[in-house]
Amino acid sequence: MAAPSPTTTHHRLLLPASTHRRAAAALAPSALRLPIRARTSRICAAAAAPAAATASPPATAAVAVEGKPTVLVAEKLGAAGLALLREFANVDCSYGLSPEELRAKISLCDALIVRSGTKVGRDVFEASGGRLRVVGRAGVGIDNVDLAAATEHGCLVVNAPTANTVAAAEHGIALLCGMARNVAQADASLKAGKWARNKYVGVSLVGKTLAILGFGKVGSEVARRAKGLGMHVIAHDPYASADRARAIGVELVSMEEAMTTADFISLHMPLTPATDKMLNDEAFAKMKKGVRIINVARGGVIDEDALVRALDAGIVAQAALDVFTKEPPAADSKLVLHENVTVTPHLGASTVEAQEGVAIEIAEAVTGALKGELAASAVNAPMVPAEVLSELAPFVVLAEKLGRLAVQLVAGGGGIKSVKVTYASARAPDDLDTRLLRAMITKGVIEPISDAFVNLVNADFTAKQRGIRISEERILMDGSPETPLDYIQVQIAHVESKFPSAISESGEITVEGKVKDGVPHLTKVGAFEVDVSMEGSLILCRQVDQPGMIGSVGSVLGEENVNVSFMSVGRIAPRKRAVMAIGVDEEPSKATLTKIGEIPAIEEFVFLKL
Ligand SMILES: NC(=O)c1ccc[n+]([C@@H]2O[C@H](COP(=O)([O-])OP(=O)(O)OC[C@H]3O[C@@H](n4cnc5c(N)ncnc54)[C@H](O)[C@@H]3O)[C@@H](O)[C@H]2O)c1
Ligand SMILES: O=C(O)[C@H](O)COP(=O)(O)O
Repeated sequence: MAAPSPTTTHHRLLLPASTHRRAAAALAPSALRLPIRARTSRICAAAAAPAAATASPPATAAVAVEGKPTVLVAEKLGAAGLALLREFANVDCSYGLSPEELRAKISLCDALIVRSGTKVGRDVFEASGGRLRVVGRAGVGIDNVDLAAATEHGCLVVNAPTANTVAAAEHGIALLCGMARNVAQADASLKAGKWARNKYVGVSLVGKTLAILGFGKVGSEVARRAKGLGMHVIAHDPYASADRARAIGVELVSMEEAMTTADFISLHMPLTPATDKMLNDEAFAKMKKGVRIINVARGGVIDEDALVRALDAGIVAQAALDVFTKEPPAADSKLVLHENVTVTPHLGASTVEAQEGVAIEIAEAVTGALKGELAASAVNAPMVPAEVLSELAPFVVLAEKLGRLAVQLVAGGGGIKSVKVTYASARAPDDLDTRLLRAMITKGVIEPISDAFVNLVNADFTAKQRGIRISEERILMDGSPETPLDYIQVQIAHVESKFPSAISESGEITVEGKVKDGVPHLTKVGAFEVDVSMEGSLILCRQVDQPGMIGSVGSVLGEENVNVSFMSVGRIAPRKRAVMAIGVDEEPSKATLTKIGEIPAIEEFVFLKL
């Protein structure tokens, strides 16, 4: 084996293209499953009947089935999605809850499903008392969910990112065409008994420049359709791929160019701190006089007062808006009532097809997450494809056990500031996804010393909150890259150990492990090489290496009927110091442990729960 060459990698949370949920379910380590707690809520049996868009909670109620998770559906969801949810969970459809009613109910729910009409703020996560494990957003935009609060509470947020794309794009095109030809205004005028053919002369689309801001799923579908209408389409999106744009025949341009050259501007970016009021006085001032704006993204991306000013000044000739900063907008909203503005009440995703699709997409994501699968549409957790998960499963168990073991070796358990994890692997650094391993080591380190519940969602947050820095290092080994990892080492620096032999020459508590035949093994403690399967509990003894030690300890344990599963001795040199690792199936009594400590050659010992 060549000398290992250390490489350091920094890991960010990334979303993969896909994941096979069923395989993941079978393999997801139980420690990562989202726990389902005791349930006592009452559920609405009438939920099956798809009622009016926002109905009051159905009148009929049935007692929730014990042992099943409870899913609160707070906004109307398609029947196929509800049917899927009911196969697995108690479903409580309570539409139109006030914030107080939502807070009152949420502590009885394992999952909550909303559309854009329900604000899921920090207050909701706090009121859940830790029971809420999943928030499903039946749609794309997650600006109504406080992601930071969800993450802090270990609550997974999933959305339905694809099922309403076409509906939103079609609505954008409907608004574009309707606005250009004054369809809404002309319709209202004719119904009011007028025949105003001269008043509603429109503008043509062919040959005009359409700037798309936000060239994601909806933006690119709008682009395709606008190309079909003969428009010249440009797009601004700092994160979009030029190749994808080129494939659709769209030129990616700067924000400046989009602002100054467009005849029509269609908005398709999410509402984030960076896009908040992106179209403001300054932006309108740059636009071509007579520009027309379409917004099916979020109201907040436009400074609505600035838009009214731009309309009044004639900079913006017309606007067609599906979304508003406050929904519903005030009845006397100048913007909504403006004669050059066409409005719809957030209907972008509202087609029969899209709503059925979204309902199924979110029901699958929520039930998958409640089953412990790593949902493909998770918004606040790293996603690991099923094949990677399958490969890593035994290493994930090893990682948690090493973290749990290392922290129990710290004298007093507290004061941990930094944990260093080293992954030794023959794989290239970018061919090994360590996010799961890192989360599980964090879980192993934090849970024994606190009452925190740590999962994949909140591992990084919880570590940071406790001032624990988890750093990762890669050692590139020679050998076959078929096995993802050769060993994992966990080190805790700047602490004292209750088992001083666990401190390596460089001064850190050090434990190392490998997976052998699918079973995690402890292979090193401090400088001592051992080999003990990490099941049950473990006794570590440091002794003078001499004959009869295994027998002495074994017989003390035997007297109390404690079954020894594994024994391994690691020594520096014959007849010098040795560390004996003893795996036990049962927890020995204090008296038995005291007897072990009294064996003359034993200099240190510690009992550890794995
Ligand atoms: N009106 C509706 O009913 C309706 C329906 C669906 C989606 N939406 C809204 O549309 C948004 C887009 O949906 P999507 O499915 O296309 O999402 P998406 O994530 O596929 O696309 C969003 C795009 O915006 C880009 N973006 C981010 N910041 C930007 C910035 N500062 N400037 C320009 N582009 C930026 C991203 O890079 C991404 O490509 C959603 O977030 C949602 O708010 C509304
Ligand atoms: O972000 C979305 O998916 C759309 O805005 C749709 O929202 P809705 O689910 O409230 O219709």
